[in-house]
Amino acid sequence: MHYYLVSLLKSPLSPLTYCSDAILEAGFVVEIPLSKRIVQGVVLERVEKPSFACEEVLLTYKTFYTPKTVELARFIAEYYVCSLGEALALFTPFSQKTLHVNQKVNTHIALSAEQENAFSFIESHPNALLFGDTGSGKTEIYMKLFEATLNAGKQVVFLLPEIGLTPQMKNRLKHHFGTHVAIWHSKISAKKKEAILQEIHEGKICIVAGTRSALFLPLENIGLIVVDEEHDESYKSGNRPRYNAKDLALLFGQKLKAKVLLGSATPTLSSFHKLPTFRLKGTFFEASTHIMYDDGEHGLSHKVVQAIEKALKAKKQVIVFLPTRANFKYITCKACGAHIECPFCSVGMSLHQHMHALKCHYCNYTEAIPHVCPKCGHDEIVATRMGTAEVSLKLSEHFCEHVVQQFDRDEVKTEKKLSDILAQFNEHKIDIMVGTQMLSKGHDYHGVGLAVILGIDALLGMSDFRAREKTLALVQQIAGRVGRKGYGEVLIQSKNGDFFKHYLSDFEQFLNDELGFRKGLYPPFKKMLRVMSAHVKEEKAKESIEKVASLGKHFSQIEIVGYGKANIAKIANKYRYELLVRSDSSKALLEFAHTLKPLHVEIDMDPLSFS
Ligand SMILES: Nc1ncnc2c1ncn2[C@@H]1O[C@H](COP(=O)(O)OP(=O)(O)OP(=O)(O)O)[C@@H](O)[C@H]1O
Ligand SMILES: [Zn+2]
Repeated sequence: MHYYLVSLLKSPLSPLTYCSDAILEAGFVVEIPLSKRIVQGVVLERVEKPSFACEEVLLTYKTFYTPKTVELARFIAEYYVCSLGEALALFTPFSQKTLHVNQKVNTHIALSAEQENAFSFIESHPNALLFGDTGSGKTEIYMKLFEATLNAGKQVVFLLPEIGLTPQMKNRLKHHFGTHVAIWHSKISAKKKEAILQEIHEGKICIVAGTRSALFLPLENIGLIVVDEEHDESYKSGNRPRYNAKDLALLFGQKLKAKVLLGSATPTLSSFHKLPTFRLKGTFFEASTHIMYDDGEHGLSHKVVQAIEKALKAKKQVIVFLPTRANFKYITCKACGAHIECPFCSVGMSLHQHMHALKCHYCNYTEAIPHVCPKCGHDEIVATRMGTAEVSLKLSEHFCEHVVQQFDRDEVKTEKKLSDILAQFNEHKIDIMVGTQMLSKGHDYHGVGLAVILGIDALLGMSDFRAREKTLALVQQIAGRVGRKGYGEVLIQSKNGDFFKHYLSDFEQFLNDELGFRKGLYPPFKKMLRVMSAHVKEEKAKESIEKVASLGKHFSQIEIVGYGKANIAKIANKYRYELLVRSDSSKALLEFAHTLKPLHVEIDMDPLSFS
C-alpha cells in the first residue's frame, strides 16, 4: 500500500490521507470516499503510513493540476483564507499536455505615435497600467500586444468584466485573430467548453477572452494577461474564496513570468498608486461633450424632460441612468411613515408594477402590494425613489411616439437579449434606453446625443470610503458613452455639482487628491479585512463577532476599525454582524484571519463591498 495526502476539491476541510495499491502522481484528480459520500480530490504528495487506518482511493482520473497550479492555489488559500481544495476547485484541470504550435498572425493595425509610445512603455515593464481616456485607442493597443505575444509563441488571457464581453468586442477579436481566439464565461455550455479546452490543448486557440473564470484555464504558456476596465467590481468574487481576479492576474504574472496589463479610463486608486502608469490622452472620436447640471427637484424634472425632448427632436438617442431597479425603491405609509420592509431582510421592498408585487432585491421574497399600511392600517401608501421600470414607464407615456427600452438585470437576463437590445439600439430602433450600471459598461453606442444621470447623490453618499472614487468613475464612464460622434450632452442631477465640475474633466487630478485623503487610513496605504458572521439567532451572530474582536486584541500589528451590526442587518432571515480590521501589513492581517477559522465566520480580504 502507498499513502497519499489528498486535497478535497470544493471542501473547506484540510487535506486528508488516503491509500492506494497503485503509484499515484502528484496533481492527479482522484475519486475518494468521505463519510458516506464520494467526492473528488487532488493528490498532493506521498506520505508515510499513518498511525490510523485510512480509506482507499476509488478511481484516478486522467485530469491533473500542474505543480505551478498547485503553487498558485496554495497562495490563494493563504491569502483569501480558504482551504487548498476550495482554491484548486477554481482551476480547470489539464487533460493532456498542450501541443506547442507557433501561430503567426498579422493584425495590420497601424498605431498612432502616442499609441506606439504606450506600446513601448508596456513592452518595457513587466506590469503596467494603461490609463487611457475613452476612445483613446486602448483596445487597439491590446490587439497589437496580442499579436506580438502570439508571434512569440505564447498564450494570451484577456479578462473583461461580466458584461463587457460585448458583441463589438467579440467581432474585433474574431476579425484580427479568427479561430485563434475563444470566448469564455460561466454561461457557455459544457459541450462548448469542452471543445474550447480541446483546441487549447491542440494549440489552435491561444487567446482566451473572458470573465474572471478565464484566468483559471489550463494554459501552460501564458505570455500576457490583460485586464480591461480594471476598475470594474465584477472581478471580485462574491463567494468564498473571495478573490479578486485583477490582483490574482498580477500574482499569476509574477509566478508565471507573464506580462500583466491593466487598462481603464477611470482606474482604481490602488492600481494607479502601485503600478507604472502610461497616461494615454485624447480620443479618436470626433466629438465634443457638454456637461450640464440639474440641482433642482429629483426624478424626471422639467429640466430633464426638456433636455430629452431637445435631443429627440434633433434625432439623437438618449440614455438615462439611475442606480435603482424596479418601479420604486421605498414604499412608505403616509400616516405613520413606516417603510414596508422584507420580513426576512432589513431592507425596503421594491415595487414591481408589472408583476403587481413587492419584491425583495436581496432574497427575492415577493408579496402582493398591500392596500393598507401593515403597521397602522392607514390606506395611503406612497412610493418614493423611482427605479428604472418607473422611469421607463413615465418616459414612454410622455414621449409616446418614441421607443423606450429598460436596460437592467430585470430586463436583460441572457446574453442573447443583451446583444439583441444593443443591436436594436445601434440600428436606432430604440430612442431612449433607461438603465442601471449596466448602461455604463464599455458598450459602444454610436448615436447617443444625451446622457441623463439621475439619483447619483445616493451613491456619492454611501458609507464606503470608495464612494467618491466609484461614483466619479461611474459618471465618467456614462459620460463616455455620449458623443462618440459629433456633439453630445450630459445632464447630471445632483446637489454635488461642484464635485463633478471639479473632477469630471480630470480623473487624474481626482486620483492624486484622493490619495491625500486615504493616507494613513485606507487602501492603498492600509490593507483591510472584513469579517462577517450571520446567524438566524441574532445573539449568536453578535457573540461570534465579539469573540473575533476579543481575539483581535492580541494582535499588536492590526487595528480593529469597528464592529457591530452590518449595514444591512438581516438578509434571508439571518442576522449579520461585521468587523473591520486594518493594518500596514497583509501578513499581520492574515495571521489574525487564519486563527478565526474555527469560528466559522466569513473572511473577506481586500473587501470592496460593505453592505
Ligand atoms: N491608430 C488608430 N488609427 C485609427 N483609428 C484608431 C486607431 N486606434 C483606435 N482607433 C479607433 O478609435 C476608436 C476607439 O478606439 P478603441 O476602441 O481602441 O479605444 P478604447 O480606448 O479602447 O475605447 P473605450 O474607452 O471605449 O474602451 C475605435 O473606433 C478605433 O477603431
Ligand atoms: Zn428579503
